[in-house]
Amino acid sequence: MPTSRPDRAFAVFGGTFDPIHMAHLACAQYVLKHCAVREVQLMPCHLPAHRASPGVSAEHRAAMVQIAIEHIPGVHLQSLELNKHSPSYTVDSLRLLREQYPRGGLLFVMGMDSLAYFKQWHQWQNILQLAHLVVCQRPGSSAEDGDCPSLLQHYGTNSLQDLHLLDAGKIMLLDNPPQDLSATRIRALLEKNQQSDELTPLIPAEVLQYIKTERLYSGI
Ligand SMILES: Nc1ncnc2c1ncn2[C@@H]1O[C@H](COP(=O)(O)OP(=O)(O)OP(=O)(O)O)[C@@H](O)[C@H]1O
Ligand SMILES: O=C(O)c1ccc[n+]([C@@H]2O[C@H](COP(=O)([O-])O)[C@@H](O)[C@H]2O)c1
Repeated sequence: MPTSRPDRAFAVFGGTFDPIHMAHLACAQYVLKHCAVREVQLMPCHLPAHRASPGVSAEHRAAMVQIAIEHIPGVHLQSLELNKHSPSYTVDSLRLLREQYPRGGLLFVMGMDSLAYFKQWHQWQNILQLAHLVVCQRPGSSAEDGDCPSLLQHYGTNSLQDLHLLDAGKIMLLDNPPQDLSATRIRALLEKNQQSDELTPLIPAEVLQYIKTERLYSGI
């Protein structure tokens, strides 16, 4: 690992987190373990730029993130999008983070399904001037999908050193064990009032308890 940079890289993992689930946590922990970052920040969006507003408020989604990561060292909540009442464009959030951390590698974490349509993101070229992308494997998505081949041709790297010696501009695919899990599936189970044992492997127990206490998704 290069030691010449005084500002150790950190990672930001943006998501709707409606709700946060085990695959999100596995990705965050994989990045923490394999990308030599000092921390991973989970950043729930307030108003997604690209999809309908979630039925569950940003405050509740952030509370679930906080509960889920409470006992995971090195993984923290990044709340900068929560109080914004305009769409949560990633480029704006990264600009704000860069004001706080002008130097050092900044890694934006996403799943392969997100990379596949990354060229539709607001000012996507500017995102790559502010951060690297680190991309988690996700069942059902591959590096052949959508925008992935051209992005990887121009920005791809297999070198972790690149992510630390450069501040931004590279895309690295990770080799995390894929987990076939989505928040959509969890919401469907919750809405059908499924028993907890079906949800147990999918979502932290404390998050499930919060959902029940706050009656967040209809059904339970
Ligand atoms: N199972 C998974 N494996 C890898 N990446 C994932 C997985 N689930 C979500 N992600 C990534 O996490 C980020 C945030 O995703 P999000 O909060 O929308 O979860 P989701 O499960 O995809 O939700 P939904 O089903 O509501 O779309 C995205 O970059 C997405 O690609
Ligand atoms: O900035 C954009 O144009 C943009 C478009 C699509 C997604 N994003 C961000 O990507 C992250 C994952 O989004 P999602 O829908 O998979 O939860 C989340 O932080 C979103 O704000 C951002």
